[in-house]
Amino acid sequence: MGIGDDLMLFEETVPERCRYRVQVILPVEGPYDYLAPDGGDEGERFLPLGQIVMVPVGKRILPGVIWGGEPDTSVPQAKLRQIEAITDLPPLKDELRQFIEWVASYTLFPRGSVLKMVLSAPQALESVAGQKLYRQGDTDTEDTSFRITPARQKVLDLLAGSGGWTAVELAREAGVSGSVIKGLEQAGVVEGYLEVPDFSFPLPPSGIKGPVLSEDQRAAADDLINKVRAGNFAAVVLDGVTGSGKTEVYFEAIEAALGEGQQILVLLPEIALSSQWLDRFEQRFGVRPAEWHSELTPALRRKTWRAVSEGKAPVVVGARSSLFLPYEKLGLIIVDEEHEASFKQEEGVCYHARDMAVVRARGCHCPVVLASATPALETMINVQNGRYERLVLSGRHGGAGMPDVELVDLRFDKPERLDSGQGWLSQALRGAIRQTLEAGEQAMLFLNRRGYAPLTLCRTCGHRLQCPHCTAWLVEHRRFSRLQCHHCGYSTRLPDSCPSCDAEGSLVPCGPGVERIVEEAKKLFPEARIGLMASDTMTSPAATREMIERIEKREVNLLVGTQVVAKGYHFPYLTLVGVVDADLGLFGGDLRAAERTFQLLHQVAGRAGRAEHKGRVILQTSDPQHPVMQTLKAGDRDKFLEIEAETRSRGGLPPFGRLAAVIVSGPEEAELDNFCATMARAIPTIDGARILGPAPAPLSLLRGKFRRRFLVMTRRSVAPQAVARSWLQGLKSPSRVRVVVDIDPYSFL
Ligand SMILES: Nc1ncnc2c1ncn2[C@@H]1O[C@H](COP(=O)(O)OP(=O)(O)OP(=O)(O)O)[C@@H](O)[C@H]1O
Ligand SMILES: [Zn+2]
Repeated sequence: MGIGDDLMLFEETVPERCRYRVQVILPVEGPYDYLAPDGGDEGERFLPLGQIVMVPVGKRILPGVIWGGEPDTSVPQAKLRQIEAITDLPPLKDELRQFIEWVASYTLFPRGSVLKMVLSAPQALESVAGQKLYRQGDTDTEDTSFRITPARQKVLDLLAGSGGWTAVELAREAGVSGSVIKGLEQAGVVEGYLEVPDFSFPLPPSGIKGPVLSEDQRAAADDLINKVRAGNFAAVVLDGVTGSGKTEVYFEAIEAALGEGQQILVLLPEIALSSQWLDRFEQRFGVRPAEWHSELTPALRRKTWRAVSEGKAPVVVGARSSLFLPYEKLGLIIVDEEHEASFKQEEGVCYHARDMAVVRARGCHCPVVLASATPALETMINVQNGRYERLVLSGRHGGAGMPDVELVDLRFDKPERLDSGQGWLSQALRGAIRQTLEAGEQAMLFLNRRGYAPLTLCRTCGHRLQCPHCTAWLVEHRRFSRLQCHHCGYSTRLPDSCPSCDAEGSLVPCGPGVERIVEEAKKLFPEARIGLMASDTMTSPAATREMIERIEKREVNLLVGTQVVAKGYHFPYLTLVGVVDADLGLFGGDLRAAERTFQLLHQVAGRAGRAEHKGRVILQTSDPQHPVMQTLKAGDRDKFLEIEAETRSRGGLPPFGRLAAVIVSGPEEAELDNFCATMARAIPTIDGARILGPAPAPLSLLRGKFRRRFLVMTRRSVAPQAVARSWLQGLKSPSRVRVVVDIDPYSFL
């Protein structure tokens, strides 16, 4: 009997158990109070802040984290539930808990939802059971009845060769039953032991040298290395034209951080498409980094999460979600292509990974590098006002020049019709492709539209084929003979007759997608070796890798692609880039339409002439006077940024003012509009803020839900969070209506 039990006899009360505040991974603000777990014989165990535990919530057992704050002691102990289990993981660090709180209060999402992004590998939370393996034991057994049979001898022979077998493997290889192994173990001649799996990624060997850097590359690298060693927060924009060696420069910073024993996070847009980057990393550092993205197997997710939390994953390369991993000692964050819109998450918690990377770096007291050839206007304004530093790489490495950019005015150089259908390539572009192929070089045609045709309409009645669940045309994918909705994934066979007027054979495709450009190119250049790259043809990292290899080996000499080809690829023989429709991104109500078009086209253009051969870029446009086209032609990025800054500052748009989008959706249009009217009546008057709406969203029907939008616009000095909070706080939406706040929205659909 312990002392505690003695006391109980006298007092006849249950001793007061320790109480803990536990933040669970539900969409709640939390935390909730729980009692310390039953300690058994060992007594109660003290649980530190950040400890990951399992707790009962309703009928479920969910992961949670010991959070700060005082438990509510007025609640009687009998009413509280117990912590169910304690995981064997290291506690979440203060830095990460503060980051979670910061993100929650900035995005207005509940803390539990943000925590859920951190505990995103449920497998990793299970305790690690070792695996039982067998090796040779003591050959002098004390068991006198023990005899070596032929079956037993086979097992012993195998183990004499090497240990480390599982029972199943051993029995199979020796051709014996499991009881033979058990008998040997009982006699002690075979020894069983537990092996805990090794959750770690290799540390790059030190001393592998990168290329000799040019003068300005060296200066930039040294600056970053000093910052890494100093171990202070700094936000640095690494600004250099495509092919200037930004990657080589930040590799040097990674090497320095490794030398300091720190972990490094590299955020890449669309990680699954970055096989070339991973190969390059391996060439430079001798090992592969840990990857983090949605396509990892559960086993690899578990291994990676554990390794990161134990400091055994030196370099992590990932999509935006890797920002929420529990690093043990994060010493450097790189955000490559920092201007990319795909860093903005719009499902679940809405956050911008680039901006949150800066916040996380501040919490970790480490530098964050934002690399881009076309930094976002937001980023450049942060440089101007001194919040970010800027390092510049002025020219392409090895003296390769920037490509010449020519504009083709589609109103005058109209693409000719081919024998069997429309054409999309102008005479000028056709001529340039021919020349390039004849010179033994490679050409690329860029069109940011998947599929064959973006719209199918009936020649007889004008009916357009639309998605039944969304405000969107169905896109024809001829390779699969199907029509697809690019918003909800709805897919159907191409009908033989018009669903509206029944006319047979009257449906015609309108406009081009990449598949249609491939068709035209095949007719024009029958001898060309054409390759197609779009997100739906690159279905796996392996498929991407294979295509990249075919291009590198020049098995492909005419590449047709969507924006997936724009990303970071380096093809030395690619000298011509043709943009089929340069105006495509300029339409729609997106405040960043011009900026995005500029960035994308600049990036695509940057694929041309990266080695010794001069590059040439042809932009087909119907609006050659547009500032985007003019500044691209002049190669004057800063001029573009200047014009763009002026336009936005006049409209009070970001980064000169701030925005929050409020999207209200529901299955019933009348109920939705009713609630939107209630919301509109509740709009408060706040100095420096305006709330516009409700307006039907451009995608007013999405996945069967109706959608309306409000827009909160504030002066720079007013936080849209506070405005949205004070407006929405008292409003209770009907159960089927959802209200989502998107701070700093990037999509206006
Ligand atoms: N100092 C150097 N010595 C040798 N090769 C170099 C050097 N700097 C850059 N390179 C090579 O030049 C090419 C372009 O460099 P890198 O990819 O680092 O540029 P980048 O600025 O990151 O390009 P992008 O913006 O297009 O991704 C690469 O093949 C790289 O290996
Ligand atoms: Zn749809």
